[in-house]
Amino acid sequence: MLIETLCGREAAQTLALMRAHSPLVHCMTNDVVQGFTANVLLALGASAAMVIDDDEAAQFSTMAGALLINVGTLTHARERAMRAAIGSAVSAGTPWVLDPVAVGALTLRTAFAHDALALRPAAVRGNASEILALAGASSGGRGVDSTDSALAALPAAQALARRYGAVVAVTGEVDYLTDGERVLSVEGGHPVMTRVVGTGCALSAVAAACCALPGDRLTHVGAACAIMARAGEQAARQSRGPGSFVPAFLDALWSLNGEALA
Ligand SMILES: Nc1ncnc2c1ncn2[C@@H]1O[C@H](COP(=O)(O)OP(=O)(O)O)[C@@H](O)[C@H]1O
Ligand SMILES: Cc1ncsc1CCOP(=O)(O)O
Ligand SMILES: [Mg+2]
Repeated sequence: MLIETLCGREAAQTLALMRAHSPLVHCMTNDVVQGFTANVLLALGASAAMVIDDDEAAQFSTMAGALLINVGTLTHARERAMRAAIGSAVSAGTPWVLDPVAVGALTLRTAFAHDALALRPAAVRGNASEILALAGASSGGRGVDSTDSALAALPAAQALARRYGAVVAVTGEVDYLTDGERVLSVEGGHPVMTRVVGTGCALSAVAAACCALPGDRLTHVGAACAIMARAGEQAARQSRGPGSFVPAFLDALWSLNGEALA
């Protein structure tokens, strides 16, 4: 299997498009990461709005550039609102992205994520255990954390991508992305990113923003991974641990340039 490395110049082009287009992302995400997710999108030049009522969510997903569905703190009521939002996003042609947080052993989110796949997300982004569970190849990780390597989940990502026509990103020490045919890898980042809550969720929001941009979706979602990885490295150098990492990370996203990505 040929695994291509995402070219830094392409990631820089995606970042420039992000700042030029400033996509508005309708985030239906979990309670833990709302503020961090909005701040990550804002630091990159995109915008976020967290609209969660059933009726408003169905309205808003037609107006936004992209919709993020993250099942991290799913409830029956939220599931109804998410179904409504995805339904109108699909009718309006708004791309939507699925983050299958902790899918596997838990029944409500696992059944919902499987149903939602049939509604053809533009992209799916999860850690290795989540992607394996979504593909029916394992029963999930340890809560929201992965117990598998991203490379081990690549065949599952490819199967999902082919079956549902989505770009699938499986993240970890190395991130792998596939549209079912091509495979890209993105290296970098820093282990402290697993010690701060919400880096994966925020990456899924950035992937959603990227799906709103014109151009090749696989490259754009790969660029989302590269942008987060480069900012993570920079922030890790400038911070002393998880507490100081978060502000340093937002600053690094804000000041990230094409040179750093290349
Ligand atoms: N060991 C690691 N080294 C470097 N970067 C990592 C590592 N593990 C995860 N990352 C990065 O952290 C971010 C979140 O990924 P991940 O931890 O897989 O998602 P989640 O938070 O959903 O479990 C991604 O940008 C990923 O590349
Ligand atoms: C801790 C936690 N619990 C439910 S959702 C959530 C956040 C998970 O964030 P991430 O997947 O980015 O680590
Ligand atoms: Mg996650």
